[in-house]
Amino acid sequence: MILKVKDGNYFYKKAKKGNPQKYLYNDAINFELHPGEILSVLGPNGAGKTTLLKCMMGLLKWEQGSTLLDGKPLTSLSTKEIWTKIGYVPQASRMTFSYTVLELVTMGRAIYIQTFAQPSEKDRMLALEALDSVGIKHLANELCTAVSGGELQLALIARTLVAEPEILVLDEPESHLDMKKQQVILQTIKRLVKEKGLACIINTHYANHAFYLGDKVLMVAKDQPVLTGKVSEIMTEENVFKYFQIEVKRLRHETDGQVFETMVPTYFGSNPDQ
Ligand SMILES: Nc1ncnc2c1ncn2[C@@H]1O[C@H](COP(=O)(O)OP(=O)(O)OP(=O)(O)O)[C@@H](O)[C@H]1O
Repeated sequence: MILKVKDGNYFYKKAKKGNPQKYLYNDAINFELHPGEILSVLGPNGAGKTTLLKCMMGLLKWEQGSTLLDGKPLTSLSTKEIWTKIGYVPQASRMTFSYTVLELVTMGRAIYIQTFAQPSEKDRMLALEALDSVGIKHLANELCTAVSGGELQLALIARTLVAEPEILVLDEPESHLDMKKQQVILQTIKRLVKEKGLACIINTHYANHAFYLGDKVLMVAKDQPVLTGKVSEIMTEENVFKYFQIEVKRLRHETDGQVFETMVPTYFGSNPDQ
């Protein structure tokens, strides 16, 4: 499935009358995502990353431009058609409903379950498999209100995977996670994208994660052009300075045939033992 955003732009209607409407993005959003590709969206707080995902999936209506799935405008598809193709993991929020983790994940199968029917044994097994793939099968019978924010985030990712989407959309999935769980999430995303040929778009605040996930980056910031392209081309010291007002060093390290690229803010350039 090919996901394409063509000339997309949006503005929130301000409550105050007489305010001129200003588009959120300095210029229109354009990108194309193929099976097996990952696009990381980077930008400072408030740059419009979540809004971009919402417009792209039709949760908000583009003021200009459109989203196309395999060449068909999203607006011509039914809600069911859209949500069998797209799996969305929104930013983490605390649950107030007392479902177990397994029940929450099984709900991800809802699009395949007839109205008023109960989930089948197959649905339950798929939910357990998805929990296993994100490393929290042991929490299946815990209440969502009783697990940590990071564990809940993993459960929400499992819930999306269980619906077998072709396009995976994740809004800051690593926020609230400890370093090990961040690794689990990133490795899981990368593995699923490559094994199942998913297309994936992910909002992140971590430059290093964009390097790890690879493929493409879209960078947005207020009053700056929208940048899209290969990670290696977009993730430059100059661009990060322009878009985040922070000086960084891009470092490359090679060991045992593996290449590591990362960005370190120069303000970290001190020796902690001195
Ligand atoms: N419902 C809304 N009504 C009016 N303005 C909004 C609304 N939601 C977001 N905005 C504004 O639109 C801009 C973009 O918000 P958005 O949440 O897309 O940014 P973001 O890049 O995802 O931020 P963050 O990194 O902090 O999650 C912000 O200035 C925000 O205040």
